[in-house]
Amino acid sequence: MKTNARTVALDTLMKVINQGSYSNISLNHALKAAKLPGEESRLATNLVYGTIQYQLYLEYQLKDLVKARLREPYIKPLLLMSAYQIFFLDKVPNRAVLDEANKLAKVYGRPKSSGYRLVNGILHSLLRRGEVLPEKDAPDYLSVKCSMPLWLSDYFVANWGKSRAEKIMASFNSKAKNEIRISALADEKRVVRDLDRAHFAPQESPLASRSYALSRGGIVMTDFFKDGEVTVQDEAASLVAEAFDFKGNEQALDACSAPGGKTIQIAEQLPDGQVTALDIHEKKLRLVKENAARMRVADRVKVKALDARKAREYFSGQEFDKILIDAPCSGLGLLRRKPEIRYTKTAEDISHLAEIQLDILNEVSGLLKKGGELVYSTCSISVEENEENVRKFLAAHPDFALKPFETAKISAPKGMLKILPDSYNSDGFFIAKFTTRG
Ligand SMILES: C[S@@+](CC[C@H](N)C(=O)[O-])C[C@H]1O[C@@H](n2cnc3c(N)ncnc32)[C@H](O)[C@@H]1O
Repeated sequence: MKTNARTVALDTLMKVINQGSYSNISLNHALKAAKLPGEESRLATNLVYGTIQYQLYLEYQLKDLVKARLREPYIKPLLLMSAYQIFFLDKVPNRAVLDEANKLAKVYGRPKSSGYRLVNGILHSLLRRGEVLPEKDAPDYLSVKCSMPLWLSDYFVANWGKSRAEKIMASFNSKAKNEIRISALADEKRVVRDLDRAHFAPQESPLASRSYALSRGGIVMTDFFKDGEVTVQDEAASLVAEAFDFKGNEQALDACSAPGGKTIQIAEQLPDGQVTALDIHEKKLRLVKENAARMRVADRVKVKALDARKAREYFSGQEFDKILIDAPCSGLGLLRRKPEIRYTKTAEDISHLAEIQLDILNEVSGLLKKGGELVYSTCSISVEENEENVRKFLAAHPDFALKPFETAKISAPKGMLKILPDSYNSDGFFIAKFTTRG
């Protein structure tokens, strides 16, 4: 069988579902090796992300129909991928889903295996029976409908009420935008015009400056990206650096910097300053350097491998005018781009990460000059990692206060901003800005 969208998707899903590999890394490897044409590559991506996003829902659809143990490793991923197409891909006729599943089962099955009959039988039964859901008032109704583990759907409901929680979860199940940011060193109007000519149809972000949604992927293969005119960054992530008021000559610290998206953005604002980029993982700093070089700001970026919780052992005192702590977090705002997070993260992970974040905040804040600006951000929408940490930090540091901020398109009059994914169809993000009192 020739390599195609479905073989690439099935290979990737087998790795993610059976071996716990990361979907984005496995899919990128498989797509690179397969060199599929654009449409096939988009279908493979849709099959992988859609199947993982809806895995819990799809397992619920299949559970009463799977009577035997699924011994061969391809069967479960193939059933899920086929069920995803049946329920969510209107453009693929059910007949084609069955035919393709049959072909794949014959290729991926062991010699003389009758697995393809099992797959065929289950998918026929699924088509006959259709969708099943728990009763509307059952505790797991939203969990199954939105394909979120019960603890997580309960968490969203507890924080935002049933109706908003359902919107948030639906938004996490929608397709992520192809979002880019145009470098502050490039001529925005000219780049937008050229992107348009190259059929990327850029749509301006309602949230962040110089951010645009493109109508198709593939920007990283172009000269726009290679020459550092654009970088790939979600609009909510782009907003973080906009919370600072830069003069251009400051010393900045990016305490958790890799792979460097926000380091670069800060460096773009500092023609006469410098940004020191820390990360606990020395290896990841290579990415910061590469990205800084590609985006033409290498001379404004200095990297240092360091655990930010020990920052004061390395730096002598209040050295920095601007500090960013884009903390390691649960990634609860990124469920759209990293769909498997919902099944792997736990409530305990959130509490544990919140403690690390607070330790970093407590330590690194000691490096801020009087009157300087400290921005704390996470790509999580949990309360513990965000508002709760802000409250604990302020209680322990009466010399700090939240500082209202205004970006080109958004204002945060109380100094805190939480972007929920359904508001702008972006990633979920939290931003808090502090300064010292007096
Ligand atoms: C959310 S990511 C940062 C993303 C980055 N700011 C960007 O915009 O590209 C968090 C980073 O913090 C790093 N990290 C985790 N624990 C750390 C610690 N104790 N000190 C410094 N960096 C840490 C991780 O390795 C990871 O690269």
